Amino acid sequence: MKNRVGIIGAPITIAQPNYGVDLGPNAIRYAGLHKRLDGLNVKYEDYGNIDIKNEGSNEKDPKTNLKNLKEVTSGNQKIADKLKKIKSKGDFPLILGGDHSIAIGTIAGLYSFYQELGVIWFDAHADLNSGETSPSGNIHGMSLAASLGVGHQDLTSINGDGPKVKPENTVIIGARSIDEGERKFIKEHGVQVYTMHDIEKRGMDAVIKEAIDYLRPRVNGVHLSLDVDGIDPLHTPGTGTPVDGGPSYRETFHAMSTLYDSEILTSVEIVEVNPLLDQRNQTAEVATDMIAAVFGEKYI
Ligand SMILES: NC(=[NH2+])NCCC[C@H](N)C(=O)O
Ligand SMILES: [Mn+2]
Ligand SMILES: [Mn+2]
Repeated sequence: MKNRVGIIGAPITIAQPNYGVDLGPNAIRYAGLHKRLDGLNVKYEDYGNIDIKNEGSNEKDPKTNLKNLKEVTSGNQKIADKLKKIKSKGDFPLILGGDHSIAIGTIAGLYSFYQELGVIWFDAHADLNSGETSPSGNIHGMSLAASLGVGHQDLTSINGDGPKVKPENTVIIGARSIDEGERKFIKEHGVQVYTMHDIEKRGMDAVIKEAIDYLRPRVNGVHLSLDVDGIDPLHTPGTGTPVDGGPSYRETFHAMSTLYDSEILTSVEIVEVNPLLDQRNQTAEVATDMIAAVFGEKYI
């Protein structure tokens, strides 16, 4: 990566039901993020954490079936604005979450710079729900749909109305917990999904290379949205919605390392680290290892 990396903490926690995801950015810093980047000779500026008001409740609005819509919208508006600011300086954005709703803000901000943005969504979930389909009302399960222009207008109109990314420029990797409405969404919109079945059958190496080759000719930038629950919870127990049967640490590290080699990425975010659910900061340490891999750390 030739550009300076601009690090931003985006501590939204109220788009999911567990306290503590707002502590994720600092847990990743304490796990040694800066030292690792120093070791790779990556230049960076850490802009600290965005001031997010995490005042909300665990109640669904009966009209919309959404929890904390207003607060999640205003938090994401701030994230989009910050993204635009640091992109204007020429920085390569590295966003530390926060729950996965923050992708609405980051992708909306990136839209000002990439009208043909590619997205790699590494996740146990598809995050393709909306108020109509969500079993939980938690907006962190709706962020990819909102970025694709589907969902409540407050969420789809951050930094301009409508879709910020196209379904054909979107690849999900690691999915193994997909709701009924999300299945329909995938079929109807044609999002490229590599489930655990594909990874088991073909191997992570083939899957990540195919994803890179698929996106490269279509897009003018690629955003990696890495949900730590995408990784098997054996390695990342500190997260609110863990799902067994995910890619191992070493498969994930390999995928990140291959993404580095491809030079395809133009921004990275890592989300859903919850130190209050963790064991001795293990999840933040694994998250930091994966960030190091995506910025070029090698075994030798
Ligand atoms: N970003 C996440 N961890 N999302 C989990 C979503 C879980 C479930 N599909 C829901 O919509 O409620
Ligand atoms: Mn997610
Ligand atoms: Mn997830």
